[in-house]
Amino acid sequence: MQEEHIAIAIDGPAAAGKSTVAKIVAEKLNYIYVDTGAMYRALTLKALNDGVDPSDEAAVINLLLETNIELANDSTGQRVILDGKDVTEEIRYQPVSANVSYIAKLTAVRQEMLKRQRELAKDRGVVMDGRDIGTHVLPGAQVKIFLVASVDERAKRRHDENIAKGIPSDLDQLKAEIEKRDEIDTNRETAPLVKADDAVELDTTSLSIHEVVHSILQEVEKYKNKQN
Ligand SMILES: Nc1ncnc2c1ncn2[C@@H]1O[C@H](COP(=O)(O)OP(=O)(O)OP(=O)(O)O)[C@@H](O)[C@H]1O
Ligand SMILES: Nc1ccn([C@@H]2O[C@H](COP(=O)(O)O)[C@@H](O)[C@H]2O)c(=O)n1
Repeated sequence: MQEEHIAIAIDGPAAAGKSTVAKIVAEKLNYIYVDTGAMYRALTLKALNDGVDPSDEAAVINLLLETNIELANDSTGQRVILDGKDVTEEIRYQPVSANVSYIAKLTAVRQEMLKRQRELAKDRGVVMDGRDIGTHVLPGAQVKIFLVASVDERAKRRHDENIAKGIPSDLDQLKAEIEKRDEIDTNRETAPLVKADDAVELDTTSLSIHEVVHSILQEVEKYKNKQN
């Protein structure tokens, strides 16, 4: 019998570890990995480069409709290609992080992103991470995880990551930026950051990456065993 390919939705606040574990889980299951935050970040980068006001919904949706965003998986992880140019590193820079949640709260933008994200997930095993995957993008996902960690731990992890990459980093500024993004993402009208009723919440504050991956794979096993 052919093995069932399922959808795994991983949501949660900024820097909770979603993309790190989503990538590993996808690799282990031989599924595709989709980082939906990267799509909002790519659009934000383009808006900033083109001088488009992130709160001008008509201008931003027009921009998105003429924008091609590709997520390409390779041995280094996921590359983000914006209109043919690799912007994987650039979309992580501070100005993008500081503006992305303003763009992501625009209803028209979310509707278009949802369409594109569902298309990416169609007919295949997928691990998708973001803020509204279990609630809106893939409400029928067979496994839903809501990852959380204390804001101090999340800021510290991101700070350590920056230092390791040689990126200048200020812990207090990072914490404030993470809190601000969480606040906008949680309080927006359209598809806010919230745990789906049927998601399993994992607090990773004192868990290792390996332990988080293990817990998610256990949820996948539980789902598969229920089917047999
Ligand atoms: N359980 C963990 N223990 C320790 N460090 C972790 C853990 N999970 C993730 N990290 C580290 O925390 C940092 C942030 O993780 P990651 O980028 O995966 O978060 P994210 O939720 O995808 O963030 P964002 O929402 O900003 O895209 C990375 O440096 C990652 O290696
Ligand atoms: N499904 C999603 C994913 C992301 N966002 C917005 O993008 C921002 C950046 O996402 P990261 O995962 O790279 O941190 C995030 O803060 C949200 O504003 C979203 O709205 N929905």
